[in-house]
Amino acid sequence: MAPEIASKNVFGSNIFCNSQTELSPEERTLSIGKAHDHGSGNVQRSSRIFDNGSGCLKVDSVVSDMNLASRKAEEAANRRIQASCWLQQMVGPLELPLEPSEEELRVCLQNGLSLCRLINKVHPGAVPKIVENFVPSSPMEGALSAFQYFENVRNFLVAIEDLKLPSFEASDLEQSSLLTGSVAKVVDCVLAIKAFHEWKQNGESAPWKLGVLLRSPGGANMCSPGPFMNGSNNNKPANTAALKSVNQPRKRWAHSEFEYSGEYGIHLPEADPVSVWIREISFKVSNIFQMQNTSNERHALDSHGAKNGQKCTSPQPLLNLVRTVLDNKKPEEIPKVVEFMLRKVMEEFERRTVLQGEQVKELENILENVHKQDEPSLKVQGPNKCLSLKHEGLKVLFDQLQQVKRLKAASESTKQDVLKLQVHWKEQMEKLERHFQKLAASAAGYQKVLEENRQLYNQVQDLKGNIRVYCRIRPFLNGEAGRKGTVDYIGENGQIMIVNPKKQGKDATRSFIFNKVFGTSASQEEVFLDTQPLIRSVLDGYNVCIFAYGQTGSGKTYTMSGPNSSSENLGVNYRALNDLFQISQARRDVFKYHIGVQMIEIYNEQVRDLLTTDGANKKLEIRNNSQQNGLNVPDATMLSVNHTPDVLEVMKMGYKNRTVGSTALNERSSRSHSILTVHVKGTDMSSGSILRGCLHLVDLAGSERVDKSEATGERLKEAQHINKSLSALGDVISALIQKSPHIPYRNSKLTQLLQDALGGQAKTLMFVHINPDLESYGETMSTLKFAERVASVELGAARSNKECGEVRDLKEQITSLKDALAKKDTEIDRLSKLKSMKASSQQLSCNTEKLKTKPQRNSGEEQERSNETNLLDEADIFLNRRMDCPNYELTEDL
Ligand SMILES: Nc1ncnc2c1ncn2[C@@H]1O[C@H](COP(=O)(O)OP(=O)(O)OP(=O)(O)O)[C@@H](O)[C@H]1O
Repeated sequence: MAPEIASKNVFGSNIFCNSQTELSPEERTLSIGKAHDHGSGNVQRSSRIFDNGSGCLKVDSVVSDMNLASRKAEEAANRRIQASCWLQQMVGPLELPLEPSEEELRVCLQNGLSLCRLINKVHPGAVPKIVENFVPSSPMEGALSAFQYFENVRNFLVAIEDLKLPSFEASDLEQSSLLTGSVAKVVDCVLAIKAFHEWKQNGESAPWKLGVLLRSPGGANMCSPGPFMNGSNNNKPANTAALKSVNQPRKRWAHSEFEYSGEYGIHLPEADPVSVWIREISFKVSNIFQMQNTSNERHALDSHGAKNGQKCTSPQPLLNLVRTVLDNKKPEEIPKVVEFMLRKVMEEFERRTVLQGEQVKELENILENVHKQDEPSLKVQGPNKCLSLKHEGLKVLFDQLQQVKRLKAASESTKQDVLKLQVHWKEQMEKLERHFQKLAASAAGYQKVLEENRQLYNQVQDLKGNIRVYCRIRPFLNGEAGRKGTVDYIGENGQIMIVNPKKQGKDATRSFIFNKVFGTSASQEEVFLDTQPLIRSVLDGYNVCIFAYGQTGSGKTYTMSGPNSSSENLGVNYRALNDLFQISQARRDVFKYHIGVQMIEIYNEQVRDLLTTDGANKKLEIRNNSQQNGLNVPDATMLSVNHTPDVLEVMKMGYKNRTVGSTALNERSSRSHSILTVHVKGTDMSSGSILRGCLHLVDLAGSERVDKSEATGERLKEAQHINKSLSALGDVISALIQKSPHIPYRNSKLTQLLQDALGGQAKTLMFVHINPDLESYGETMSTLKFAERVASVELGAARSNKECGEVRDLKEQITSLKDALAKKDTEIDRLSKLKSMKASSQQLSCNTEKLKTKPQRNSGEEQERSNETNLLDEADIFLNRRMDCPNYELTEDL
């Protein structure tokens, strides 16, 4: 047997703690043991509560004092009858027996309908809306109806509270209620309404005192005070003040008979020892709940939600309390104690539920606001610090979630953008690739076409003839009006007829044919038009030479340079270079051209640099161009030009330095040959190959006869040099025409200089100028004869393009006949040679025979003669054999 430990509780009562209950030291201190003596002296109750491990409370009590119980039951039954009767009077029959049991009354009132009707009858409008009865047809509807009943009961209780009448708990009407006598509170409530109704019917004259009014009109106490009702106004519990000070009641009844005893709204009768005892419990429970609440709130800071709060709630102190309370209680007191406790638990549960509901609602509102504003409100309304902190934590979490969401969305959108870009780039790259392929194909095609063009173009130029001769007739100048001219006729096919008025008949006219003849009215542009195709050849790597020939004052400088720099009067030089730049510019994607210019003159068989101020003193050598970068006058100044104006400047400088003098034929006659040479170096950008071409633009000195120019002294010397170089030019051209193996280039500086432009692949164009004046007839004839020589062969080729079909056929026949004749001549030559050889052979045979018939003088001589005979025989046989075979090339064998 474990020893009982006795101590004093807070009320001075002995505390007995049985060691068999296995309480902790803390529990032991809370255990209350109390010996009760209720006047009967025979009541000794010992009650123990312990946890059996399954969570169920076992109450082991000894029940005694049956008399007290029956008296109480009787009182309760009386009150039920009274309440039931009055209720039915007020709201109509309720199918209740005359003496309803607690259960019958509970079932009848369970749906709250009768109670709501009652209170509305007593105080109209107290319950604004009553949920009427209906029969549930399904479990769902059953649940609904239960909920609606609860609504009625709750509305009723609210109305009761508003009227400040004694209330009860909704759970008092529940079927599963374990609290014996819980309906008594309902009965008390109904009777209180009854008293209130009677007070109202009496005109509300007297002050509302429930205790008084609850008594029967005959002075009998019809409504004996229940366990929670204050039956006396005088007997207050000793510890009421202490309870008040601790629990700080929120409101106080105005009625003298009732005290509102704390925040849980318990109405306690003061004189009843049980009530006193319950007050003690209330005080302790309140403390414990208060402690629990504080603890829950603190724990809620660490974890979220009401769930954690519940987790933090340890049932142990409460269980200990229950054990302490029930220990040593009388059996009849137990139900009330249990009822009280359960009620407290339910109240606390409801309170927490409401609190949690509010918290959840508030959180939902916050989340909704946050969702709307995209930023959670930092100002959480409400006094609850825990809630505020929860909100802050939630806000941080929410912020992070939002950030993560935003980041995720941004990352997703970026990913999509990148993917789109990738697709776009891929498409673009493919497009570019296709484009490049096309371009490469086009470039290759273009190169090919360009090459073909170049070849075709140059073939056409070749067909036209490598040396072309154009004749230009100068118009009569001012002051020459009325003079007789020599030009009788100009044909479209390059024919020009010169007439000598001093002669008659057939000898009076002479006709010449050139590639083209420009009349006196031909413009500078027209003249250049036929020159233009040659310029392209320079850029294709050909050498081109354009020179002007003619007597002094016939218009050579006019054609080559132009009389002035007005655009329509610009000469071939300027136009040729202009074209050169334009074509090189058009080809810039394929070729890179570098263009340089030299300008020299040949004066008295000396080469002088015209692009330097001291050119007169500087004598230049002409060299083989293969030695010095393709330049045949490497020491002459070379100026790089990029635009046509550059060339104009260069030419201006050159002509300024040119040697001129006055002759009888021209006031300012060119006394030298001037040569403007344009060197073109083109680099093929695709292959890297280099083309070199050069364009000689030659303005020759006047070709007049020395006697005619009346030159003497220096002028005579100049004229002689000029004539010598021009005749050397004629000789070179003649040799070229005859395809002579030796071309006399070195006979003059002029031909030496123009060597690369007169032979090989060079294309040459000669402008022959004539003065139409009759006075110049002789010069004109000599000039045209020279030009005819130059153009003879090439003109033939050129003319064949212009000839009609018959002439061409005849010419072809003549050519074939000529060929046949040439063959015959060769054959005749061969036969005559053979004939002479045969005659020689016969002569040789006769001589041999003679030698054979002569007498032999000695053996040695005979031997010698025999050898000779053998040789002669062999020769004879050989010759005879050759005669039989005429195609044998005898001469070579011999
Ligand atoms: N086609 C033409 N139309 C108009 N005037 C011309 C033409 N050709 C030449 N002349 C004029 O005839 C004159 C002589 O011309 P230019 O000086 O060009 O002759 P040239 O052959 O160069 O003489 P030189 O050999 O003495 O230098 C100039 O006044 C020139 O303007």
